[in-house]
Amino acid sequence: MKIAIIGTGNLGSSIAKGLIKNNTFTALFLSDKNTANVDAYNSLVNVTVTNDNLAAVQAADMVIFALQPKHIDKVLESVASIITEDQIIISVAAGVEIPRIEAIIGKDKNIIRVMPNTAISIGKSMTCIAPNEKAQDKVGLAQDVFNQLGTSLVIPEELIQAATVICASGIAFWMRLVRATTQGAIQLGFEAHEAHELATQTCFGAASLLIESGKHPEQEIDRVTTPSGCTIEGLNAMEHNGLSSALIQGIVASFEKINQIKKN
Ligand SMILES: NC(=O)C1=CN([C@@H]2O[C@H](COP(=O)(O)OP(=O)(O)OC[C@H]3O[C@@H](n4cnc5c(N)ncnc54)[C@H](O)[C@@H]3O)[C@@H](O)[C@H]2O)C=CC1
Ligand SMILES: O=C(O)[C@@H]1CCC=N1
Repeated sequence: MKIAIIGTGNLGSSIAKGLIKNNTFTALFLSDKNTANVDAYNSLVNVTVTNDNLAAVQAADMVIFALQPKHIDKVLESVASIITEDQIIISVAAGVEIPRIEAIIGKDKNIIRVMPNTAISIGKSMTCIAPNEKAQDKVGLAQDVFNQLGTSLVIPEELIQAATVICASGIAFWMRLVRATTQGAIQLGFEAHEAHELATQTCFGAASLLIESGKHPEQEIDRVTTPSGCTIEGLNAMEHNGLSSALIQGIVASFEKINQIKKN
């Protein structure tokens, strides 16, 4: 598969890095007006770094538009005339719905909204995928690509906004929880680098336990909370201070914001 990425900022360059790490293409075209993030890849076999969006789109079977919502319409307009009915057009732009893309490039094009996260750079993205009517039979091809870069789930388009909050913004939410844990560990006497290792490895262990056992978090919590012990003391103090409530309110605030972006 020949893949082009238009926009190689934070997410586009993360996708490029993941694709290169997995060698998930026959040719890769990376186009941006500022290619600084990906210039180093230009020396790789089968990778072309360019400022020419049109050339990149024309050369690819799958084109991933990784542009901010405020820029994507203009770029789509500039390449619309050369997009073919066989190409797979992917947008990762948050809040930009399929009808808005169809209005620019046509309903007769294969359009797939994909919502990965920056862990795609290390092949660990949770990626949600929603196709338009025309692209129903291309979803498998998109999953083939994104399953090599983590895990994917096909969902209805109306859930993509929610998936953006949970999976894409979610990376930032989990990072903040890790940072808070690190701050606590330093206060208890660990050096910063030790605190970081303790926090990240414990976070990794907790996620791995749930993934491998398929259990509900509360079942694993029950195995940790010794009666009258320190864990339940800590958990209850966190809940009295609104831990679960703060997370849920943050998720809902993020969702309300993305629905505003959608309307702009
Ligand atoms: N950063 C993240 O973790 C995630 C971002 N997204 C979505 O992905 C999209 C991109 O986000 P980021 O990578 O964070 O933004 P960014 O601002 O880092 O990257 C956008 C890139 O587009 C380039 N660009 C702008 N106009 C262009 C043009 N005319 N031709 C070629 N390139 C052009 C910019 O130079 C920039 O490198 C956004 O729509 C965002 O909502 C979705 C999921 C996660
Ligand atoms: O913050 C944002 O709007 C984008 C979408 C999800 C991650 N970054």
